[in-house]
Amino acid sequence: MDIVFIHNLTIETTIGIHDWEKQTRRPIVLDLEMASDIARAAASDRIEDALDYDAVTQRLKREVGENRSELVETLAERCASILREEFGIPWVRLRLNKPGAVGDGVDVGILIERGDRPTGTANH
Ligand SMILES: Nc1nc2c(c(=O)[nH]1)N=C([C@H](O)[C@@H](O)CO)CN2
Repeated sequence: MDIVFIHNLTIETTIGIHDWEKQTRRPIVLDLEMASDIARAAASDRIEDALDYDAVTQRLKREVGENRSELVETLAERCASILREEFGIPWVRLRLNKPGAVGDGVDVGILIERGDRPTGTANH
């Protein structure tokens, strides 16, 4: 099993526990590793046989950009559920960074894995 990745996907959203955070938008940054057997796509050279990272990107931009949350945990779980339920991805590692949340230049957030990591998945 192979990995399709999307790194540094920056999306503006409304996220936070404080009232002032609920009045503004700020960027969050997603790093995704998604298990995908690329053999069929590599053999056919057809996007229909691939995990289309553009489709994943557009879907997450819509979900994150059009909704609000308080905790990074909530948003991370929602994104992981979309990947597994709508795109049929068996395993995903998702890092959600809320840059600057505790101070300039400091990264904070959450790293979750969902699903059963298939054996032989490329280390990443
Ligand atoms: N585990 C978490 N801790 C905190 C979160 C969060 O989403 N998960 N959020 C905040 C505030 O919104 C902070 O980001 C801004 O002051 C604090 N702790």
